[in-house]
Amino acid sequence: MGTPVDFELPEWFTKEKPAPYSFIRRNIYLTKRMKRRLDDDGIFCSCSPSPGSSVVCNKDCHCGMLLSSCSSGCKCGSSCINKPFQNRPMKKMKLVQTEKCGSGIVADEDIKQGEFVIEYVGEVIDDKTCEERLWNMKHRGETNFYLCEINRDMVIDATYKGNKSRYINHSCSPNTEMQKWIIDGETRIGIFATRDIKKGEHLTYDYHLVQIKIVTVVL
Ligand SMILES: C[S@@+](CC[C@H](N)C(=O)[O-])C[C@H]1O[C@@H](n2cnc3c(N)ncnc32)[C@H](O)[C@@H]1O
Repeated sequence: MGTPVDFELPEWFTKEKPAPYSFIRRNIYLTKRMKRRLDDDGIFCSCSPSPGSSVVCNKDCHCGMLLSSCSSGCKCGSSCINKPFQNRPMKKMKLVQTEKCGSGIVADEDIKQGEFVIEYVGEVIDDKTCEERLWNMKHRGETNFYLCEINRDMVIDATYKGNKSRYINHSCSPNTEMQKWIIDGETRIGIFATRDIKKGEHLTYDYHLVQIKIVTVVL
């Protein structure tokens, strides 16, 4: 045995500060990217600019109804508003410490029902990697999980890389929801407001908890 050495745990560990992660704007694929060809989906709208209206592809756009972003195969042109991930900026939001759920997110501006709030981004991993990561996290005694399933073999993991969406907590009466959108053949997850949200309100969505056993606090 050598001489004992003094060491200090990093501040984020001792002071319940959020664990470090790298900020990313778009998903990073650690698994094979499943991109469908535009022709395969066959989701195109027949919207076209109408005189007197500055926007195209409002509520009756077929692509929007099918949670598919308009693509180059549509004829709607540059004033199309059915491109939530590409054209609409994410909402202003702030990271805060909550009393019982660790970190959380509050809106830093008013948000209207139906508006795009933020994209859930992270590393896209397959089921096997997800299982390995979960196993390691369990061994490290971690309690915060940042996983979101895209399909049976694809999970977005925002543990090490992500954006502020990773801090949005669970609630059974949430004010946002996750929606799976097809953007140019790629499945991406957006968080949208399910009601009007006032500046300062906590943002939450329903995790639909099935397998991950966590003690949830009623928000
Ligand atoms: C996506 S993270 C949300 C951010 C997290 N609170 C943090 O401090 O980084 C999900 C984790 O937050 C915690 N969490 C989220 N909502 C919760 C709730 N309603 N009650 C208790 N814990 C919650 C759980 O530990 C969960 O695994």
